Amino acid sequence: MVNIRNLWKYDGDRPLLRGISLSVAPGEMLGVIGPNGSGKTTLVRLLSAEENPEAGEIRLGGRPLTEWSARERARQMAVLPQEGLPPTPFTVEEVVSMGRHPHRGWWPWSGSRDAEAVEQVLEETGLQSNRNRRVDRLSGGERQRVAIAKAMAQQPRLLVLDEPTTYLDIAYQLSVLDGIQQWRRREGLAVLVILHDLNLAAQYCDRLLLMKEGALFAEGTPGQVLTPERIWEVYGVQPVLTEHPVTGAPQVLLTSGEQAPAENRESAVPFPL
Ligand SMILES: Nc1ncnc2c1ncn2[C@@H]1O[C@H](COP(=O)(O)OP(=O)(O)OP(=O)(O)O)[C@@H](O)[C@H]1O
Repeated sequence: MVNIRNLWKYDGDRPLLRGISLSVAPGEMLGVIGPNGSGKTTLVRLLSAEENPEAGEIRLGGRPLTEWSARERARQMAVLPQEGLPPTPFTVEEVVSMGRHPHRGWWPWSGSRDAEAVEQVLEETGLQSNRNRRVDRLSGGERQRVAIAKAMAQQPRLLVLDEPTTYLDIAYQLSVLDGIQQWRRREGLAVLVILHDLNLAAQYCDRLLLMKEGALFAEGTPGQVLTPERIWEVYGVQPVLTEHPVTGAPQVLLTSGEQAPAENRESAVPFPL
């Protein structure tokens, strides 16, 4: 669905992305992980055509991203930025309806088709009872659910999410990721998701891409990528790796820096910063 080849992005002469290549197939969920400042959001900004790379190419559905109009692109790809939905005074239903914008035509029957699509999404996301509530009166978790519902109404083939679970409690984290999981299985949606939580990334993603200083450090299944050595090299922490007793996914357990072996402490991120 999306193919990225040898992508470079600079801020002046400082490289923010160094030759990133990746692809996400229909029905696949690719997790992008890496420490703060490693270039994950920069990658999303290029993918959403908010900024252009200095070198390299992004192809969406086989065609260069630069050849798609904004409206055509929005029918293929929905992007949920790190900030999530702004707290607008619009109602839940109005915001979800905005997701239909790229599909709206001027012929008379398109309106009823849009209304049906919105109704279905409100039902699937359990937002029917909240449809008349103003988005700026919702909690962060509720707002994130509306953001996902709006993206669903957009009916994209690729969904790009920048840290969708960061401010959510554990129930909302599962609800958002389970919802996306069902959606991609049902529709063959391709998903690229940035996650800081390595355990959630290991549970939900087919493949992980680990970034360090703007470059691709490792790529593979969660079991291949999440090794104690790599986590040490990239994050500077000494984890204990275990297996989830139910799903078998690798799980990363952290001990405090005090408990890390003494020989490793020097290169760990110091505190105070
Ligand atoms: N608009 C910008 N102009 C110039 N440099 C930027 C800009 N945005 C981010 N950067 C720099 O690019 C690098 C990568 O930032 P980016 O936000 O992509 O990292 P990230 O991996 O998403 O981090 P985080 O996990 O903290 O969100 C950082 O060094 C950052 O300071």
